[in-house]
Amino acid sequence: MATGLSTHVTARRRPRRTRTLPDLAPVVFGLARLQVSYGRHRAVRDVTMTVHEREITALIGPSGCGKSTVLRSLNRMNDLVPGARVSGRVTYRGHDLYGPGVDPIEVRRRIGMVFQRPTPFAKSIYDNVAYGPRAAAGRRGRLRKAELDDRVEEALTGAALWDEVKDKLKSSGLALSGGQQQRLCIARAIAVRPDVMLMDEPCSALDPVATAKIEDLMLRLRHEMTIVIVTHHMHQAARVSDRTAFFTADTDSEGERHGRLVEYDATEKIFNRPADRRTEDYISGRFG
Ligand SMILES: Nc1ncnc2c1ncn2[C@@H]1O[C@H](COP(=O)(O)OP(=O)(O)OP(=O)(O)O)[C@@H](O)[C@H]1O
Repeated sequence: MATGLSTHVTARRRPRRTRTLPDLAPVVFGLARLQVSYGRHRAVRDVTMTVHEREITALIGPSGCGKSTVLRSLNRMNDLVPGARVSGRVTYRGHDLYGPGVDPIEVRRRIGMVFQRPTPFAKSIYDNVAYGPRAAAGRRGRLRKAELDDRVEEALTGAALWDEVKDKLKSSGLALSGGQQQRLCIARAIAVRPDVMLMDEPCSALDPVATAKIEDLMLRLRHEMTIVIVTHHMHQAARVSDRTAFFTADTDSEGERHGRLVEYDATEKIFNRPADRRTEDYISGRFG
């Protein structure tokens, strides 16, 4: 049942590597009947899925179906949204992420996040990247200058930005191009050596060249960390992800829209042999 678009998707410029998906790969996140409400509005409900180690998992679906909401529930960013309430169960490496005694700051150190718009601090390139390691070291004692220099270089290299900025580390992060700023934000996130990187439409403000660089970067980073990405671009999900979760929003009898997970599987299957008609309609461009 491959559609015209899905054939196009898989045949695009960088052929997807075929990769067997070891279901035995350790589970990083386990979501069981996750529901997130904002005030009285149930934004997304009944989400049950697992995210596996060193894979890229893409969350796709039409606007408002709750992709970003689900993503934010993975590092407790929803705690910062007034009125947001999370129920059901989210485990991180077997631990209840919302259990008593779990420190949300520590959660966000292990589970980093990159947002839609690059958000560098109004500081030098060096200080942007050194920010996290300095803050972490502050709690344990000072980091030596040479150690910090190494961490900054390692993170900028990891974010494929070192060669472009190594001679101007004292310049403002805000003086970089949009694509460079996004890679700076990725460098800032990886400087604290997170276990997981959450990416909320990281390329939506970037041109195709900058987008391709970020996609290449994701493919490299996933050898070291687990990545979950929200993307509006199906082609991007098809190019980079190992597994894809397709969400949609149903309207109830009172006219309220609630997001739900329709289908979750290997990306290759979602794009070529989806099990649900709604997934097929979406990826073939018939709605959304
Ligand atoms: N901070 C918030 N306060 C109240 N409602 C919110 C908030 N954030 C999201 N919502 C609502 O929750 C629902 C899901 O939003 P969410 O942003 O998670 O969807 P999405 O699939 O990521 O959408 P998009 O693709 O447009 O970014 C929507 O109805 C939205 O209006």
